[in-house]
Amino acid sequence: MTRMRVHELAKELNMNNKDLIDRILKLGIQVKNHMSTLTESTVEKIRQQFTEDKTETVEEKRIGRAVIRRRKKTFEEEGPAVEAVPIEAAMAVPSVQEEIAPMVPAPPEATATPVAEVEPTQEEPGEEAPSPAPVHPVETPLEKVEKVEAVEEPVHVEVTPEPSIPPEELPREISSAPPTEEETPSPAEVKAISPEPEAQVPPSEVEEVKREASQEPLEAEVARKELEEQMPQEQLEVQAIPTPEPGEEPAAETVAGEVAAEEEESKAKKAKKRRRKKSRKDEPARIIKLPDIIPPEPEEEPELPHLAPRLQAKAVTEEKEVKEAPRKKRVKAVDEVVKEAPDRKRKGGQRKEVFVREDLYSKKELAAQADRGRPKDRERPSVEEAKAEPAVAKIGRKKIKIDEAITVANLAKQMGQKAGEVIKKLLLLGLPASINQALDFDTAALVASEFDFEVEKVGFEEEEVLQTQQDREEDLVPRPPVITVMGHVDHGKTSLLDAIRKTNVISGEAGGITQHIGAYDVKLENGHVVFLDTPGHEAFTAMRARGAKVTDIVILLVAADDGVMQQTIEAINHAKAAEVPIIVAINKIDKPNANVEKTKRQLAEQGLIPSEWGGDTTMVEISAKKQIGIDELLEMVLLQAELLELKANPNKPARGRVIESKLDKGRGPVATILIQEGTLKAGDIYVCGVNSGRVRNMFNDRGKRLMSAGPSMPVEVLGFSGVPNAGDQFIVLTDEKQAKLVAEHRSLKLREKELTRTSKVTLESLFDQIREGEIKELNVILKTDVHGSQEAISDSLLKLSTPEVKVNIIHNATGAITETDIMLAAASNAIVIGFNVRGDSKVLELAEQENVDVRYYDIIYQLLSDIRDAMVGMLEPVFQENVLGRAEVRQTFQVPKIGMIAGSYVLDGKVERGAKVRVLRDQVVVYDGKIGSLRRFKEDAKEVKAGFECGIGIENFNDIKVNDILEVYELKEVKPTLEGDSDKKS
Ligand SMILES: Nc1nc2c(ncn2[C@@H]2O[C@H](COP(=O)(O)OP(=O)(O)OP(=O)(O)O)[C@@H](O)[C@H]2O)c(=O)[nH]1
Repeated sequence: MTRMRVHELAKELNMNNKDLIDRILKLGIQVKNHMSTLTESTVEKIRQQFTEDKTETVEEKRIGRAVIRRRKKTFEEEGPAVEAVPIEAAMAVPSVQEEIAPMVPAPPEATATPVAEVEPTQEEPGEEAPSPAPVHPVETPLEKVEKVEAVEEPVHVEVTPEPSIPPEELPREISSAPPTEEETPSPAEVKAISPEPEAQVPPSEVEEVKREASQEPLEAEVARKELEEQMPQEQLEVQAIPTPEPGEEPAAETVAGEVAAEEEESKAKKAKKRRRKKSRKDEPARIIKLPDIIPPEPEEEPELPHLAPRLQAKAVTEEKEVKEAPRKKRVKAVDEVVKEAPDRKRKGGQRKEVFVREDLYSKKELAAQADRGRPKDRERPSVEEAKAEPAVAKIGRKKIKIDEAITVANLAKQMGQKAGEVIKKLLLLGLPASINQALDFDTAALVASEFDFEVEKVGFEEEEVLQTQQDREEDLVPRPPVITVMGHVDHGKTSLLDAIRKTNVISGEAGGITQHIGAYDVKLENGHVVFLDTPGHEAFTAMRARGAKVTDIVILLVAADDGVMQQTIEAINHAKAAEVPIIVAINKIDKPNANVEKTKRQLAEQGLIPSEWGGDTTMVEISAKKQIGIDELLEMVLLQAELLELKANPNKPARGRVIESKLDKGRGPVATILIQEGTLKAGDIYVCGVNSGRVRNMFNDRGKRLMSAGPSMPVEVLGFSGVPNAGDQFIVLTDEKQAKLVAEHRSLKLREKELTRTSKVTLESLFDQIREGEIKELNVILKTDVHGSQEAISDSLLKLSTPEVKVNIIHNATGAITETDIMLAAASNAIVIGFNVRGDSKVLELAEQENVDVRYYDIIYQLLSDIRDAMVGMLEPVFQENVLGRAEVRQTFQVPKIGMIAGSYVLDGKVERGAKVRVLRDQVVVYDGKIGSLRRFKEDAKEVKAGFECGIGIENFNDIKVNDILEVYELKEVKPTLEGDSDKKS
């Protein structure tokens, strides 16, 4: 066995002594200096080690500005002889060198003495050096260190950038990719940070590696950011190279290729994880639609504080309806709601009004709703069943107050319904009605119940308020007779009244008669006589038509020179119809051509037989002009009054009738009242027609202010709320409120009545109503641009009024035509006149809908002309009779199944089949009808002219007798004209 010294081996290995000594020491072989001897085995070991080390290539790669990574070292030359290593040292610090030491042949000669001291224990010359330590096949302590470091650098791993391009393409400086096979840190490299600083890696290198470890993330971060800026995210992610994940065991001991492959694989997996994580992190947050969260049903209904109770109720109900599907039991929903409500109340502890559907909908609507969800074959609940349903609180159920009558429009308004709905309900009830038609209480109640309204009758019995006690006989005292003078025109009515006033006014009365109030109180020696200065029998009848029977005695004035005339006869008939006694005054007896006897005969022909002729009619011959017979006439009047026993009770509140009325510019509404019973006092409260008031002032016919007035006294009364109508009853009441109530009640009734009358008609049908004899009125709503034209047009329109047609301006204002105007016109059957004003499209639409005639004008003349024409259209058509001919009945024939046929001879004119015929028997019309058949020689003829014989059959008349005259005539309609036309023309 050859021994070698250290310097010899150094020389052999081409190293300096110091380096060799260091390496030998690293191999665990103790040498002291270059002179130490090495045994042959030690030398061999060192040589082998150095040979292996020669093959390692130390690669330094700069992977950062301050980071250098060394990968492998390769010893090119043979290492120096390995010194003997003490066993203890070898055992204590196992190393790679130690592991491979057994394989290193011992140097031929061991030199170092101290080593020699050790050597005998370690190896014997000629013997193979024993393996100092068992070689761990998988893991070495150094590997453990590396693993620990890897674990302890999670940040490094975590932040390792994932370049989207292959690392080899990246600049080295920014490549943070895990090292390739060559770059993969070897255990030796990791050793640099091992806990043994005395190892081969100097402290400076260790620091460098540490810096590398700490700086790499920064570098990687920079690189990552640069790459992200350069490349799309997807590409970045796809090309990302996996980096090792902490906790995973790197296969360091395996063959480099396998290790690298495994590392690649594991890194790929880890990168994939990170990619997922990163992609989650970098991706914009996606909006994920979560499943609908059904909130738990609240224990109580939410409050709806801002809703009106009705709406709130509806909302609650509707919500409930939604919850209560299916709707098979919809009808029961009402009850369910009601039943559940108390529970909820308890839960919430809150008070709440619960409106059920029944409160909000009509029964029919509820039923209709119920039907929708009910099978058709299922029978509806009967009325009894419906009634049997548990009663629910009718909260909010409204009451409407109805008088004796109410119009459809008013009813709808009170119920908050559309008029059309009410009309529809009426139709369903079989009661067709228009919007302005008045309904009686029962009908109104029926319809209102359809809308779930209760109806209350608020109308009071007027009679109860106005009732008066029957007068006792002892309370009655004689009262003056009330006289009406009638007669033909110009027969002397005015003259007679003047004569009576002049001759019978108690002399000395100041002023005499200064004021014409339509009635005269004439004081006679034997009493009073009241004369009514009425325009004629028309006014008399009109008064009577209003129920005003005020006249006790009629003085029929007949001019002796003129005799009985047409109006005389009419007056007689009117007086007879009124059952008023007549005193005849034959006037103008002073005239030379006066023929009293003839006049009496004519009167007798009219049924007024003079008393001197045995009749019961008092006839007085007078001359109003000459004041002849006036006293006698008045005496006869008083005598007649006595016979009539005219009495009244003066000791009670007054009652009377309006004789005439007017609106005085200075004094307001003024009326002449004829007191019929009781005594009227100043300050009395009264109701008169639709007006009420208090007697502010009272005057007699001479203009004298009165404090009281008894029965039959005509007085002029001031203090009316409005102008009353002639014939209105005047009733004094003790309570002003009652007076007003009665007036309002009457006003309402009058309005309803008028609306009822006019509601059925359009402008066309209005004419038919006029023909039926109703009062003719043309209601006008006048809208003008300025007040001046309003007055002018209004006055002109009123002047168009005639006895036939009265113009009634129901509304008169300035400004545009509004929808309200249209509705008023629709309710009152009025036409709307716009003078220089218009209505907008809505107004016109409504007018068309309501069939209201709206007329626009800008010339007053044109306006008046049109209205005049409209009024003419409203006049009754005048039919002029045109006699076609006359035939005399010469023979009669009874024809079976046809009736009596008159064999006639046409005297004059012609007889036409189908024409009107009047049967005259002794100049008396016995029948008025129509010719049903006309034959000549057994053949039907259309007409037969004078001089020919023919057979005439009269429809529905068989009582034809020989010598009857058949007057054949026709009626031709003449265009109506207004009364004033003829006067103006003449
Ligand atoms: N000779 C004479 N003339 C009389 C007499 N009474 C009236 N007249 C005249 O008859 C005319 C008509 O008399 P009125 O008193 O106006 O007759 P009236 O009925 O009031 O006439 P109307 O108001 O038009 O209805 C007048 O010219 C009177 O002068 C009379 O007794 N003798």
